[in-house]
Amino acid sequence: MRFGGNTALDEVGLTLPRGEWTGLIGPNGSGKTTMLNVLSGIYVPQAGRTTLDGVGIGSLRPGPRSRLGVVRTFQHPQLAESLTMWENVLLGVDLRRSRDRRGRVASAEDPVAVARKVVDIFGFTAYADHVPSQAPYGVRKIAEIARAVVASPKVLLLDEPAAGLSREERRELIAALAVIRDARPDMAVCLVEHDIRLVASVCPTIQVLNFGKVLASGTSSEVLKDQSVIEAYLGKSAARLNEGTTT
Ligand SMILES: Nc1ncnc2c1ncn2[C@@H]1O[C@H](COP(=O)(O)OP(=O)(O)OP(=O)(O)O)[C@@H](O)[C@H]1O
Repeated sequence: MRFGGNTALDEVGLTLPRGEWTGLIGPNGSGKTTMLNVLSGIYVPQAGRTTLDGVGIGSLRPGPRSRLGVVRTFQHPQLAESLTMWENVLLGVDLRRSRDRRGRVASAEDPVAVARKVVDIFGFTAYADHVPSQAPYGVRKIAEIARAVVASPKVLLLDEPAAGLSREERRELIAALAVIRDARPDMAVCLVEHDIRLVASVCPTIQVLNFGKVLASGTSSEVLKDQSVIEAYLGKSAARLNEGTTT
């Protein structure tokens, strides 16, 4: 993926296996958001292939991709400002229903009931009837993640979900993501995040980008101890981090 003379992604391969949570980390400007934009169809790369279940989806725009099950969140939450938080979450239900209709499958579970549960898991029931502008930033971010989850994606792309969250909100986010991970064993997730503790706690595998290239990939414990990753990105926080890494 090039922008003029700047190659933002250079021969980067990323596989997101069904049921696996993959952390995508790296310094500012290393190409993480660009990768999510390519996967979700916002950017069209000059070369390369994007496939879902082995079928090329590179020519599809973001809308059709989301209806196939590739759903994302943004660094800054993109909610419909005139709808309440609950109505925003229901947009995820609509997306799920349109997928169920395309696949001609009858959902075993009522998607609205699932949405209620997800709102409860993410803990913003108190703001459900508020419009986004009446809710704290952290709640808006979490509501966007909830909306994506209730769409029941095959592939969920999360762009810096913890950025702008308080320490307490981060703790709640990690707990909610762990619940979702157990409840959706088939979902592939790509988590872009600078909070490495969060990444290590929910992602068994990590890929590291640096200057638009893959610097390292493997299990979280391998990658977080990798000397090139420590030098390029983790720095002094690596020692503290590795003390707490169990994966
Ligand atoms: N629309 C764009 N036009 C021009 N250059 C862009 C565009 N989007 C990204 N880039 C460039 O691509 C490179 C990668 O940017 P990207 O936002 O993907 O990095 P990142 O790893 O997500 O960084 P951060 O951690 O700060 O969010 C940077 O050099 C950036 O300036």
